[in-house]
Amino acid sequence: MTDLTSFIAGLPKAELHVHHVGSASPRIVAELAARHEGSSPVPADPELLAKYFEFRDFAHFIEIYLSVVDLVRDDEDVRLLTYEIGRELGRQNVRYAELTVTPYSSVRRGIAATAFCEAIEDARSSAARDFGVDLRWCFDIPGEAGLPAAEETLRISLEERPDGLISFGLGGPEIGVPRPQFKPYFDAARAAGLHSVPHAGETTGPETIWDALRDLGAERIGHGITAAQDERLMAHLAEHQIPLEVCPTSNLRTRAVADLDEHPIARLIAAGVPVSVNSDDPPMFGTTLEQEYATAARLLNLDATGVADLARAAVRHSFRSADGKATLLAEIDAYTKAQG
Ligand SMILES: O=c1[nH]cnc2c1ncn2[C@@H]1O[C@H](CO)[C@@H](O)[C@H]1O
Repeated sequence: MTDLTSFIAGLPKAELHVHHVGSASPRIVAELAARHEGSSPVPADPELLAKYFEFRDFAHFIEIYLSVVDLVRDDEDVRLLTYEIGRELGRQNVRYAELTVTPYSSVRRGIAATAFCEAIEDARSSAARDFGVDLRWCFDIPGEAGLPAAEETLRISLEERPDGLISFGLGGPEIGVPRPQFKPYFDAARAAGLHSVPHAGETTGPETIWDALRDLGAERIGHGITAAQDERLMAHLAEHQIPLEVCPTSNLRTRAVADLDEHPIARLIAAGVPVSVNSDDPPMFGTTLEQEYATAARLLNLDATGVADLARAAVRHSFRSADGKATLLAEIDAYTKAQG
């Protein structure tokens, strides 16, 4: 391993943009596929699965993503998936993660909302105990399912209100899914004390980010990389310190950017836009959070000090308590000091 690679591996980290089903490792996908033998197009073989996770475009990615969602059939599957995500995050020295979970997609497939929330909460307690990972939830609306999904996601958020729930989001395709229609649901979620973190500016232009800010009260933006096309928007994000959750390899693999060397992350940071680095759907994109840090280091020409600052930024942009942030920032300081 290179020095920087081993530095990144040991660095205490926080992850703010990583999806629940999108984090199902090939081993977990194989286990879920085996549980529901023969009734899914998702291959159990790791090599076939790697091929299956090659996407023609974003719409194709969503289609494949939903075929993996179909493998999560009961609360035992939910518990297994969530606990194993905790194991993988712990392996990478992720101490805190805000996991984007889409209860609507599982409830629609027959898992009762209460059982779903009990399963993720069980896994959250076990992951904290066994792996030292503090998991929190963002419940997101799968945008392609429209207002019925918004209604149900808000209902589950407010009525079930699992202890780990801290934010409310909007995922899925942006094309054909205008943000303003979801304003009433974000208003209600924010009024109930949930943070607003919709996706925007991943596969559509800066206007979607403006909509998310104006209509959804976005406190952070999922992806938001097309802000780089709008100087006024970048100045606004910088002035109001509204962070973008950037996921470089995701953007490459869903064809949101043609080439990593054209990724706008450097332009965004140069304009003063707060940025955290995240993995989004790591096994689907053949990456890990550690690899995303290494990619960001290459694109931003960072040394270990710069990489540690990426981790500090993620902690600062998180919705963790002030004490929780201070603890993790102190851990990062102690680690970087010990590395010399
Ligand atoms: O990069 C992404 N952009 C948008 N949605 C995503 C992404 N990764 C995973 N999802 C998930 O895709 C589902 C669509 O129904 C949603 O659950 C959303 O969370």
